[in-house]
Amino acid sequence: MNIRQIPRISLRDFDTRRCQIGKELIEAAENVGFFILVDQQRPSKQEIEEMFALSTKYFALPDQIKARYPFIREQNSGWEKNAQIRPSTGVADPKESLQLQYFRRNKYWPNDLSDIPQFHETCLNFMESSQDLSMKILSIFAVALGFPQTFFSEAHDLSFEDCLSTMRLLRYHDVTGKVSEMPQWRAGAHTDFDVLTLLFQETGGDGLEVCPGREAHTNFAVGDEWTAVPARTGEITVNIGDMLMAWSDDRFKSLYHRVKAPEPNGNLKARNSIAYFNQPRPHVRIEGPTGKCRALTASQYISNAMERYYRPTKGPE
Ligand SMILES: O=C(O)CCC(=O)C(=O)O
Ligand SMILES: [Fe+2]
Repeated sequence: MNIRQIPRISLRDFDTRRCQIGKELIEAAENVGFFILVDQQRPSKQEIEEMFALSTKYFALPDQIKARYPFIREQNSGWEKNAQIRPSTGVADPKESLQLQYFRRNKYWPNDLSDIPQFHETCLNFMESSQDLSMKILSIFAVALGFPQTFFSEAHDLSFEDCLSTMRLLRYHDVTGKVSEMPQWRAGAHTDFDVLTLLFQETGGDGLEVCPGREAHTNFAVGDEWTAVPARTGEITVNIGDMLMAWSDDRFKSLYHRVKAPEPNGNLKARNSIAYFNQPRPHVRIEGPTGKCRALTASQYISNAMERYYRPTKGPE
C-alpha cells in the first residue's frame, strides 16, 4: 500500500497567509495532485450540509420526475442512473447523478420540483461559493505557471453564457443485502478531464481512493497502489484535472481515483458526494508555458474526453 499522504491545507486567514498557503497548494499540486482543504470561508460547513440535505431530497424523488431532464452527453447535463460506463471497468457505476451547468440554470435545471422549491436557489448559491473558492486556488496556480493572476478567473467567468463549469450531485446506491451482486467499484478508476475539481464528501461515506505516481499526461495510471482519502463533512477534497495537467505541461498531476464498494460489514447505506468541476469557456486555448502538450480549445478537449468516458474502451493489459 502506498503511504503517500494526501496533504491537508488550512485556508484560515487566506488573505494574510496567501503566500504560505500558496506554497502548500503548489507543492501539493506538483507532488500529489490531490489535497484536502479545511477552514475555508465559502462554502461553509453549513452550506455544505444544506446542499447534501437538498441532494438527498432530490434523489428521493421518483425516477419519472428526475427523468424529465435526462442526461444529454453533448451538453454534459442532466440526470442519469446506472448509465456511466467507465473505460477502466467496462460496466456502469452503480449510482445516479445530476449534472448542472451554471449557464443552463434557466434552461436545463429541474426548477419545477414542487416538493423542493428551494432547489434552484440553493444550487445556485452553492455553485457560486464553489466558484469563489476555486478561483482563489486557481489564482495561485496561474501565477505559479507564469500567467497573470486573473488568467483562470477570466477563462472560467460564470457571468458569460457559455462557461462550462458544472456541479454534479452523486448518489451511490444503498447496497444492503446486495454487496455480493454489486460491482467492486462504486465509481471505476478515472481521471477528471476538467481543470480543477472540488469534491465534497460526507462523514461515513469512505471509499474514495487515489493512485499517486502519475508522471505524464497519458491514458492510464502508471502505478497501481491506492491511497484512501477519508470522507468528512465540511472538508473539501480537491484534485487537479487533466486540462490543468496539460495546461501546466504535466507539472501539476491529475491522478486516477475511484470509489470502492463497501465491505460486507461496512457502511452499506447510500453514499452521497458532490463535485464542482471547473471547466473553461469553449474557445479558451489549453496551452502550457513550454508547449509540451498539444494545444486544444476547451471545447475540443471536453468533446474528446466525453467520447472516451461515456463508452467502454479497452484498458491496459
Ligand atoms: O463520489 C466521489 O467521491 C468521486 C466522484 C468522482 O470522482 C467523479 O464524479 O468524477
Ligand atoms: Fe472524478
